[in-house]
Amino acid sequence: MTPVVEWRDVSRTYDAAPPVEALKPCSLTIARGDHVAVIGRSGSGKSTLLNLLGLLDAPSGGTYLLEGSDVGGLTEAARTGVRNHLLGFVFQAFHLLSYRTSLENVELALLYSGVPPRRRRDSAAEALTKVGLAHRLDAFPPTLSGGERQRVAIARAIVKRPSLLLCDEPTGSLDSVTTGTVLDLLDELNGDGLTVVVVTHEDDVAKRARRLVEIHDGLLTEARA
Ligand SMILES: Nc1ncnc2c1ncn2[C@@H]1O[C@H](COP(=O)(O)OP(=O)(O)OP(=O)(O)O)[C@@H](O)[C@H]1O
Repeated sequence: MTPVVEWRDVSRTYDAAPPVEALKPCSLTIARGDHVAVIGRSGSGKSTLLNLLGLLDAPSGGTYLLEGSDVGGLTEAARTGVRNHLLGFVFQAFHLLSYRTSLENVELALLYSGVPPRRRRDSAAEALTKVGLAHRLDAFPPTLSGGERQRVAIARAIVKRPSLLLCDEPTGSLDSVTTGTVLDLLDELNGDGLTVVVVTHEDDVAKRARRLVEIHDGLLTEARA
């Protein structure tokens, strides 16, 4: 089966004086259904890696195949199109619109995908039900708990059924109990077949993943396969 992600000697050097080799040439394969945690100290290259995986940035060298297609050399506009179609993102800070309901926040993710309004609404309600928020469809984010807000953000990320869910410190703003419930949800989604990559500096989060990848001074190593 074609891997979701296949990197061959992908690298990223920032054009500074002197240049910063933030990611040394690395090869990485992420299979469908994988659950990968990426750990590393501050400044080790985690954001660089996530930005490349998420098509928010382009590699300086190497080959990036996403679902078997070469996406390394795409223009920024083309990258945005692929990103919107194939990737879902979950961030530490939720990034929800506070003057829109949960349902509207999730629906917005489908706005430019050509899905008719009625189906947008149904799909958003289905995604919110999946994350356990069927009873909070009409709630505004400021009236939700931190864990509930992150669930809305996860629903927004999965509503388009992405190939890959990229999570950047997804529990960084949550207490330990809520962290557990959000990690349970990510486990459940992964159990349903969703491919998940989580960047974290928290051991509890890293422990949940089946694969552990460590980055140290821009060098990627498989810590646990
Ligand atoms: N735009 C840039 N220009 C020059 N250097 C950069 C740029 N972005 C990041 N760097 C450098 O690249 C290296 C990796 O940075 P990166 O942000 O990927 O690390 P990180 O592991 O995500 O750190 P943190 O955990 O603190 O967010 C660091 O040395 C950083 O200073």
